[in-house]
Amino acid sequence: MDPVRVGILGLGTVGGGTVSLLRRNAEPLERRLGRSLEVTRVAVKDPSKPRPVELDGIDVGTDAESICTDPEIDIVIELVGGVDNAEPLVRKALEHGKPVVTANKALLAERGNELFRFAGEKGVDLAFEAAVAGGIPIIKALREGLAGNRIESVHAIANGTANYMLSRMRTEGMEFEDALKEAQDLGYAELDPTFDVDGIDAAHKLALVAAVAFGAPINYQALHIEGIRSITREDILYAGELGYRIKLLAITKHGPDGGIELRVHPALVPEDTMLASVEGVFNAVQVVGDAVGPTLYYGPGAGADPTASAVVGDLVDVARTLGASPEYRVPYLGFRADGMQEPRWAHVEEVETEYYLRMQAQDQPGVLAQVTRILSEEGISIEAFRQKEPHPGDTDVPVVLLTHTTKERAMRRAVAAIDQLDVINGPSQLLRLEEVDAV
Ligand SMILES: NC(=O)C1=CN([C@@H]2O[C@H](COP(=O)(O)OP(=O)(O)OC[C@H]3O[C@@H](n4cnc5c(N)ncnc54)[C@H](O)[C@@H]3O)[C@@H](O)[C@H]2O)C=CC1
Ligand SMILES: N[C@@H](CC=O)C(=O)O
Ligand code: NA
Repeated sequence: MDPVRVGILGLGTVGGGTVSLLRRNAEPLERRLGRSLEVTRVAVKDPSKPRPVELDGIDVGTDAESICTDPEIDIVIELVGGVDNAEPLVRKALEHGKPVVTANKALLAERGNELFRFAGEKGVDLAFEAAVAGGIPIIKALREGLAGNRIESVHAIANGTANYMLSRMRTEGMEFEDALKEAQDLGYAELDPTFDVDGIDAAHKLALVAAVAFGAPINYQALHIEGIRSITREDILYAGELGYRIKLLAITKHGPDGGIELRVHPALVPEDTMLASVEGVFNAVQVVGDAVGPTLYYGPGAGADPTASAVVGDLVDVARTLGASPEYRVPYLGFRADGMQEPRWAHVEEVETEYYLRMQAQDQPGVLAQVTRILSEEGISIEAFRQKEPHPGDTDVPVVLLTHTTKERAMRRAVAAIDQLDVINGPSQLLRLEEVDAV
């Protein structure tokens, strides 16, 4: 049979990894597919740039759009990144009846509803396994493997860069900026690393996961997002002393007031759970389904080879159904377009959980009494309390407490009042604790 002709847009970390992987595993890929997958064209920004990947036999140019319209190309892989940069290219390829494989979660989180609709109108595939949790086939698991379930909750470590940084800060005592630089050098970070550090990348991924888990339109605007910028080495240390690890979590689940929660934030996770032991660039996604119970998917969340693994997995799926009627393909988000339903997305103040609160308090009698009075006025009870050694030269002392389960609305009011006290040097650090089902 004729080879499947593939055009790749962008030859950075993931594009380079994809070309290499397709070459390296050409033989088993052909045995899986019954046809060879041949990269015939690649678009780059700078053709004079040396590339660590063999490109002989590939037409390398700078005109990405012409690949999207080329009748000699069967499938387009979009790996240029960005939203405004990538959208016209993806649209152009779909318009010309070419299925697209992409790793671009920013694009799909922001414009996915329109793009999937457009792809549906054109009757072509738009595949995105690499966009969520890198090499972990979590989209496939949710869309296909868990299709028999009502999904109850998803707790994910979905950003490799942030997890790598938190791991390095904990195990090496590394500074935030040094840990970020390492992650960037390893090719894990986004072009704009604030996306990784501020929780935006994890939020893009969670918007997609929630859509696939609940059969809902993608709703990035409904997300509550906090990043890891405020996490200090002391927070990591104190959390450890209390038996927890700090992880940047992406969470979607049914909330106590009936809405679906969608939130990304650092959280304390009990040290004896599997999620807590996920270190470095690894990601993990814990999914609870009503029939299956708790399940866990673990693997590398970023980097050239792992992400290429997901891109090529999609490529094989798409190549298998080239020319087939759309009725025979798995719907983009696992639910038919006419089966999607918008739920009520919960406000973060509806969250009920335990909290870690770190305050900087003046070292004088009566401080604890003032703090506990405010907490008790909000009906919040304390589970653990620790006064820490002051930093050399500091007049105030760090005070850390854990609460019992309470409503976020009450907790926020209490912290605002605590930070108004003369004896507290605010703002205090407030982090959520997340209990996750044992897997
Ligand atoms: N690096 C990683 O571990 C992962 C990245 N992703 C996603 O994969 C995509 C690509 O990421 P990376 O490879 O890391 O980025 P990168 O910055 O290493 O590569 C992107 C390449 O595209 C080129 N480019 C940009 N606009 C272009 C255009 N119009 N025509 C031709 N070339 C163009 C850039 O010059 C650059 O070489 C992004 O959407 C990213 O979010 C997804 C999962 C993991
Ligand atoms: N920058 C992202 C790359 C993969 O999606 C990450 O660090 O997870
Ligand atoms: Na994936």
